[in-house]
Amino acid sequence: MVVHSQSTALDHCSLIKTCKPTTSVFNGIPVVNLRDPEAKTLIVKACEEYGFFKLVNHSVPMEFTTRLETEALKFFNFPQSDKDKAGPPDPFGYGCKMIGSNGDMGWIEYLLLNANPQITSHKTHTFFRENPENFRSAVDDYIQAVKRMTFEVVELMADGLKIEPRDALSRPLRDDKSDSCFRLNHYPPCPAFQALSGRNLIGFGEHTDPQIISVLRSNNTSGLQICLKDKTWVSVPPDQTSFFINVGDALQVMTNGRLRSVKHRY
Ligand SMILES: C=C1C[C@]23C[C@@]1(O)CC[C@H]2[C@@]12CC[C@H](O)[C@@](C)(C(=O)O1)[C@H]2[C@@H]3C(=O)O
Ligand SMILES: O=C(O)CCC(=O)C(=O)O
Ligand SMILES: [Fe+2]
Repeated sequence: MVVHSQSTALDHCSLIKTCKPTTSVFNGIPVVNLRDPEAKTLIVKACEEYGFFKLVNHSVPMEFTTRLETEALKFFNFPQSDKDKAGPPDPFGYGCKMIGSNGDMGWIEYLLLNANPQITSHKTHTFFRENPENFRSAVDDYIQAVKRMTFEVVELMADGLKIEPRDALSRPLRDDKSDSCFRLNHYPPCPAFQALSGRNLIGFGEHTDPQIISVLRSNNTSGLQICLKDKTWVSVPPDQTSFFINVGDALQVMTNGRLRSVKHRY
């Protein structure tokens, strides 16, 4: 009986990819202090080599991040039928296991929303109408603070690359019509699978982000992996007080390939 119930759980995720739990922890992720006078040079160096770096001493109050995490967990703890009311994703809204429109599957549930109040999809609008006001204010405060920090990072990049004017790269982000988005990812634990197979489930399969830049923040759980230039996958040590910045495809193109859009997965 016990074996039967476990194998049913495995059948359920037969289309979800797995990986060996042997990826090595990488301690060489560049760390940039946003207040360091050398920040612009260090950011460019990190983005050329890895397309990825950890940002410390940033301006986003921890209180915003904690409040957002609390509200997000409340949402993900709702009964499935309630969460499904915010789906299926179009691409905005609540999604579970199916990621994007090309059939990718992962051990994940997520909420994708517009980050720009001027460009709000029907799904984002409905979501906020039907969910507690606390959630909306936590999301708004967080987005506002992270955007401000991101503009600064991208302008430092332009300085470091000697691109003029210094808002040449950040202008599309600052634009009132910017289509920037905000994503909450939740990776539910699945210890039974791990115990039975000896493998790790892939939450969000390997991809590059199509945007200019992505700002990641996670709790103290490891899982994020990046692909180095030599094609090896390494695990990023978590740090819940910092942000991880990754270069997206658009920024790689805007810099003629000088900055590297990093392949990553979770
Ligand atoms: C599997 C996928 C989901 C995604 C499109 C993609 O094919 C690869 C990139 C994914 C991503 C990551 C950043 C954003 O959250 C997103 C909306 C985007 O533009 O690219 C998602 C896409 C998605 O969830 O639809
Ligand atoms: O959840 C993460 O840390 C990574 C997710 C990711 O790559 C994405 O949302 O594009
Ligand atoms: Fe990504």
